[in-house]
Amino acid sequence: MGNITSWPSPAKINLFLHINGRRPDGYHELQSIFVLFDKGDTLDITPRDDNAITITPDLGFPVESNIVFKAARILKEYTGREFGADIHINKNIPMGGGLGGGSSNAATALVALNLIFKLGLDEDTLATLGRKLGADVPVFVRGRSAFAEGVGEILTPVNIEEKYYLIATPTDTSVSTAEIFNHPELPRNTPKLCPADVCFENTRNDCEKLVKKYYPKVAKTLSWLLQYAPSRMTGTGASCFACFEDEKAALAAFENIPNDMRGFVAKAVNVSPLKEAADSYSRSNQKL
Ligand SMILES: C[C@@](CO)(OP(=O)(O)O)[C@H](O)COP(=O)(O)OP(=O)(O)OC[C@H]1O[C@@H](n2ccc(N)nc2=O)[C@H](O)[C@@H]1O
Ligand SMILES: Nc1ncnc2c1ncn2[C@@H]1O[C@H](COP(=O)(O)OP(=O)(O)O)[C@@H](O)[C@H]1O
Repeated sequence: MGNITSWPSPAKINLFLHINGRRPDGYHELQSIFVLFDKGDTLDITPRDDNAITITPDLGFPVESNIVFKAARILKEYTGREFGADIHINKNIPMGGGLGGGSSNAATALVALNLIFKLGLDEDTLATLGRKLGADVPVFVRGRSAFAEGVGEILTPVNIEEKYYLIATPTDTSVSTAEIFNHPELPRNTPKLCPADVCFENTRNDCEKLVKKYYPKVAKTLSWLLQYAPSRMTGTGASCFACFEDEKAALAAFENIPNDMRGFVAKAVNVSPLKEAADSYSRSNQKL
């Protein structure tokens, strides 16, 4: 048994989400700003003496469907290397909430296993492997808040304001990304914006109106947040966020969160805690 290490797996929001069109493969062309946070889940990784990958806790679906398991498998297939690890996911990010929890867990597994087992893959390779697991995985692999285009994989780091966000998710509400993207009422023709022209006021989330219509709890969550600060839905929902200049105001609003919502306050960061942890791990191993 090797040493256990704990790796951050932060949440994200989409500051805005514009859908510009649909590609022949069914995926949507979009523009977005991914804002990464200072907190989210963590993955505890303990190397094993054999080649098995175990995942705990039970998240309600088979281990083989866990995107972390898929990340370990894709690394083994690509490198032809064998390794084993017990991976424990400390899950805080609501699942199916538009906060990228699964994608972030997958990115953390790719980055951490690559370092722990000295697989020698560079960031571009890890991002390409991540893209095969999900559209949102590359931004977490790269670990920088970014302007996104294409299907979300063309990423340009942007300097975001490191403000505080209150994220609220209606309980017992999970919105399927595939359901929203395949919905006939989804608007798909927002003109492309020049990145320099993007600000919160001249953008929106193109999925918001549709999700509010079919998920009234999302509409209620957004109305509650809007009492306190500029607010919007993230991704394809169900979570919504409100943006505050200071942490105190965000925490004060959080105190009043209704019983049918759960939430947390997080700081937006330009460089993710995963990237900080990976850089620090690499530096300390170079010294050995
Ligand atoms: C649109 C976003 C914005 O962040 O939504 P959220 O999942 O965060 O809510 C993401 O890019 C989602 O990324 P992710 O959740 O990784 O999506 P995937 O697993 O790759 O795709 C799920 C399904 O969504 C649709 N899909 C996804 C991304 C995209 N650009 N166009 C699509 O049409 C496809 O039908 C696909 O089968
Ligand atoms: N490690 C994981 N964490 C969260 N969800 C996972 C994980 N592995 C697979 N999934 C599946 O991915 C779905 C989307 O999860 P998530 O990434 O949290 O939401 P979203 O894409 O809305 O941000 C979940 O409902 C679950 O079925």
